[in-house]
Amino acid sequence: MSRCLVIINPVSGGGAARRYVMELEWKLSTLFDTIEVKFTAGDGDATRFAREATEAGFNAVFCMGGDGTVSETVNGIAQGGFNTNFGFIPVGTVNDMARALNIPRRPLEAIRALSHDNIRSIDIGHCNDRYFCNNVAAGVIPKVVEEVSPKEKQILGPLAYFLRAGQALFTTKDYTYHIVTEDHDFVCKSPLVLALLTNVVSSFERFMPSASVDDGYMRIIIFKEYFIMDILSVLPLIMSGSIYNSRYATILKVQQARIELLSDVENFPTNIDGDKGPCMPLDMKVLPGVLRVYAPTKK
Ligand SMILES: Nc1ncnc2c1ncn2[C@@H]1O[C@H](COP(=O)(O)OP(=O)(O)OP(=O)(O)O)[C@@H](O)[C@H]1O
Repeated sequence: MSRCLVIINPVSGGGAARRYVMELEWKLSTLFDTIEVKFTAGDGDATRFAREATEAGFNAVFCMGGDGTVSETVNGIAQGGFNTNFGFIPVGTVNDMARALNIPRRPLEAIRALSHDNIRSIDIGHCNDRYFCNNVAAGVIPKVVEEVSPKEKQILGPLAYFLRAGQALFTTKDYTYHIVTEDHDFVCKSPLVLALLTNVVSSFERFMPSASVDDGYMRIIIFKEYFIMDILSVLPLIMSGSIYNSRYATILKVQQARIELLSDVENFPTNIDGDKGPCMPLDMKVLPGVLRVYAPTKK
């Protein structure tokens, strides 16, 4: 008998998830014998629900929410040993994972597209004691993300992040890092270092066109000291997918990395899949193809 769990974040995307519960349940009833539905009440619930279901042998765990809910659910599945399939319906503000996996960003379309024929294996990252499916950031972006309120997201959508980023440009500074990978060992200064598993960051779908969710690598993107000053030149490069080829960033394609902060900063901001991240140093590695996801096969 096949079983699946559905985890709903009732506040994601300004409460959008509630509207699609019936449709999702109906669709899943055509794919599984039994369906259990759980609503999150706050931080950590999605992880706990997903871990318990994975350990209990559920065939699949689905979630409906934004990137935060997706990441929390993936952490639960990872803690349970990755022994279940994963699916999600994007109803958040940015929905980077849906963009990276070509999952429709209209919830009803994403629900209709769920099929046992559309499952693929993707890489997951491990950072200190957590897992990530898209990125870990240190520097400017974490500060910006932390400062965006749910109300701003609801009203402005992804624009809320851009407006905050604009403010951050005037307050940010460079930090000194020691970066060690399987192929590199160096010290550098940067306002922003990103570890990225997919091609998408903050809704920029062409950010890293050479990256894919299942290539077994992450990209470490070290923005150069002057990129903030030249932001008007940098933005078109980010939007057109050519930042990797520019003088504004150094890009390393690696399977593991240790990023240590040499600057003396208290409460240094890091971010993991859009949520508050771990303390420095960051010890990261790619776990290739460990998560089976309901998503259209590669284009
Ligand atoms: N019932 C709840 N009430 C309030 N907060 C909740 C509840 N359930 C989960 N959360 C919180 O919601 C956050 C995750 O939200 P999520 O990222 O999925 O949606 P979003 O913020 O609308 O989307 P995006 O990340 O794309 O901006 C987590 O921080 C979690 O603690």
